[in-house]
Amino acid sequence: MSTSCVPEHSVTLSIVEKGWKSIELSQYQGFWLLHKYFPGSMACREHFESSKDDVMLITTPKSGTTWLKALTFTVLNRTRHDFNNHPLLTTSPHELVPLLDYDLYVDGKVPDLTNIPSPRLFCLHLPYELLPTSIIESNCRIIYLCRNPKDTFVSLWLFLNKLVSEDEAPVPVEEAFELFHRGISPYGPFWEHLLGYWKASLERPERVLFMKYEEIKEDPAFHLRRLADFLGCPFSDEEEREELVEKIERFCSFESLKSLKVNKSGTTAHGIQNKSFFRRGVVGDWENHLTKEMIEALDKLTQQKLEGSGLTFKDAKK
Ligand SMILES: Nc1ncnc2c1ncn2[C@@H]1O[C@H](COP(=O)(O)OS(=O)(=O)O)[C@@H](OP(=O)(O)O)[C@H]1O
Repeated sequence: MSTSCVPEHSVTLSIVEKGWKSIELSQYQGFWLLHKYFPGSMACREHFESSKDDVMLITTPKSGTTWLKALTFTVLNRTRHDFNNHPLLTTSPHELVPLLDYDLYVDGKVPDLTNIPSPRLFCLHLPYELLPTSIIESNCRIIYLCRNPKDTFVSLWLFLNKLVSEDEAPVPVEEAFELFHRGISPYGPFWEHLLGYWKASLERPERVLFMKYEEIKEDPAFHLRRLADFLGCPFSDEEEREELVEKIERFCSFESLKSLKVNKSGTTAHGIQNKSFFRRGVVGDWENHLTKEMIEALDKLTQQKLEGSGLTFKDAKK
């Protein structure tokens, strides 16, 4: 590994002495990467050969990755699979759309990805600045999904607490919040992650689609059509007559995916319970978890960070 690939330093995201199952993060070029998957992230950066037809789903963790995987897989493969015999009925979205660095470049080993039929569908959490250069050079499609910072934080905090074993105390919200606010979160700083893709989407809108969880929630059918158009496979008049868009919306809804046996049981290749990817799936749950001070601090920071960018969030419950 060249010296430029050595993480600057690492912290343990969590308060180990209080029993939080530790999530080690390494700071690399200003971003906090998961230490455990750092070799995979670096190998992927160095060796991944992107093709123009690739579709990369990129998200900040806990912004709806599971949902985006299900929606995009279903849209892209809609002529191949009907709803009675669909891979999502028996396979987790995380298995269907692998994370390039976690799942494929495991421990830094370089996999052979040349036999995967085109368009290849992969997922990543890496910030734009740390993408493999071949992803930029190939000009492949990037679909970026983010979520308002307050719900993202709450979802992340509760998810990481779930990884704590029964006899360990969960990390208090104040302690996790302080780290998130300082930018120390998986693939954070959160705001810089957003801005990298936001700018890319403004510069290359035909190749970088920027989506927000809240907006998909508000009008899933509109965003499914937007997704299909972006992917170069718009819904035909016949598909519209058959109400395929609404069928995909229902098929990939939170309630529908959560109720499937595969998502109620079993674990990912990394030992994470499939059910932990389905908690509440709503906008505005932050109201139930954050104090007034936290809300004010996060809103203020978000305003400062995103000022002048044109990027905003509708983050309250209707
Ligand atoms: N189908 C569907 N529709 C709407 N919302 C959904 C769906 N599937 C998962 N979720 C909610 O997304 C949150 C998990 O985020 P991610 O999937 O990005 O997690 S991960 O980064 O892959 O670990 C998590 O949000 P919270 O409920 O707020 O914690 C999930 O409940």
